[in-house]
Order: sequence, then structure tokens, then C-alpha cells
Amino acid sequence: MQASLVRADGLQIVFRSGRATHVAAQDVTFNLAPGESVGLVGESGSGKSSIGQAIAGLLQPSAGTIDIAPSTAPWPTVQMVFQDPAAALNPRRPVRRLLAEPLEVLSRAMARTVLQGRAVDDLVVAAARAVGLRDEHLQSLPHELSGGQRQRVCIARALLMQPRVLILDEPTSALDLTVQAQILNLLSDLRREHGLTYLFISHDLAVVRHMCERVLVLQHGRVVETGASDQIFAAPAQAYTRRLTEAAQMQPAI
Ligand SMILES: Nc1ncnc2c1ncn2[C@@H]1O[C@H](COP(=O)(O)OP(=O)(O)OP(=O)(O)O)[C@@H](O)[C@H]1O
Repeated sequence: MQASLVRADGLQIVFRSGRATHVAAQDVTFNLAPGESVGLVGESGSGKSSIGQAIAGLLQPSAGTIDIAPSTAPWPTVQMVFQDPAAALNPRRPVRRLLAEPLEVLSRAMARTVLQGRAVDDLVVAAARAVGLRDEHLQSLPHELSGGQRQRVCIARALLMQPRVLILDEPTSALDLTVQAQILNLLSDLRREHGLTYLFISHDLAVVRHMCERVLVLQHGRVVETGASDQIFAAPAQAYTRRLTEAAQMQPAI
């Protein structure tokens, strides 16, 4: 069996407001092996984002464990990219600042390891180029960029933290189809170049089929089916998955 980089075991995520409780995830168990891209699919409200946030350390599960293989990096090696890049970026900061700030707030020890003697601005320029932004974009405010360019900024900002795992939460859902394809190609290239591991959250199975070797299908917070993408798409075992794949076939191909 392949070593796992991330292991979620028996995850339960419960939201409480007043007396009401809502179980967003129940007994969710899965592995992410180094370098693989795993899709997390399911209808709206099935718990995809909640699970992604728990893996990224942004949300505390009510039960269960998340183990991330030890690394030599003294900073979090899981980064998250969200659906809406405009909401994720401070509208008053130019791109250069947006990219530099997470590096500037690192502790001295972390900064030494991340920067390795390089200037923050050199890393910022390199990261912007690596995601296909032009140098003049560094002066731009988020609203002066296109949606695709803003998502490139978010991806660059995540990459600057040298993650091993990226949680991609509907990273192209807010983009039109041509731009969507460009960002998906960028993500594929970056995964190959940096040996990254992806948890790719999407309600769009056509995108997941394109991006992921393996799929977890969620319904009402539970994993109801899991397997290789090809197999899930060719012969889904569950009626629920069949419904999702049929809906995907009605959408334009990537
Ligand atoms: N902060 C919160 N407080 C209360 N309930 C929440 C909270 N966040 C999510 N939920 C509920 O938990 C369930 C799962 O939500 P989640 O966002 O994880 O689903 P999802 O599969 O990502 O949905 P979508 O595809 O619509 O983004 C939903 O019923 C949602 O209403």
C-alpha cells in the first residue's frame, strides 16, 4: 500500500446554532497518497467544503482524527484555494503586497527556512510568473484583474507557502469555461512540477474526471462510493453517483 500523506479517520463535523445541530460530515475516512489528486464530489450541502476546511485546519472536527505526515517544514503544509478569488483577496492591496504579506508574517525561524536567503520580492515575482501573471500585474489591485487572473493570484499565494497539499474548493466554478480550462491546465502543470497532492472539491464531475485519478462521493456528509475516476464514471455502483454522472454528461466537455 502506498504511504499516505493525509489520513482522515472517522471525521465528524457538527455545526451548532442555538439548540439546532447540523451534521455536515459523518464517519468520513480517506487517505491522500503523495502526489495524487483526489476528487470530493456530491450535491450542494453534502459536506465537501466542511471536510476540505477541516483538512486545511480551518475548522475543528467534532470527532475523528486528521493525520498529516510529518515534514521538515515548521509551517502548515496544507493550503486552501477557494471558489471566489475576489472574496479571498483584500481589495485595497496590490498583488505584490497580497503575495508578500503571508511571507512577511512568518516567524523568523520559518522565514529562514522558506526564504533560504532569498528576498521576499524575488519569491513574489517568481511565484507570479509561475502562475502565468505578467510582472505589471504585481502593481494591480484585485478589481483591475480578470476573474482568472485573480484566481492565479490566489494559487500563487498558496504556492509561496510551499505546501505539500492543496485543498482546491471549487477553484474554477466562478470562471467562464475558457478561463476554467486555463486554470485547470495550470493546476495540472503545478502538480506535476511541484509534486503536489490535491483534494479537489467540485460539484462538477466533468472537471473532476479531468483532474483526479480517484474520487470520493459524498451524500449527506457520508462517503457513499469511492474508486478510480474512470471506474466511477464508467460504472457507478450507487444510484446517487449515477445521478451525479448523468447530470455531468449534460454539461459541455472541458
Ligand atoms: N458555519 C456553518 N454553520 C452551520 N451550518 C453550516 C456551516 N457551514 C456549513 N453548514 C451546513 O453544513 C452542510 C454542509 O455544508 P458544506 O458547505 O460543507 O457543503 P458543500 O457540499 O460544500 O456544499 P456546496 O457545494 O453548496 O458548497 C450544509 O447543510 C450547510 O448548510
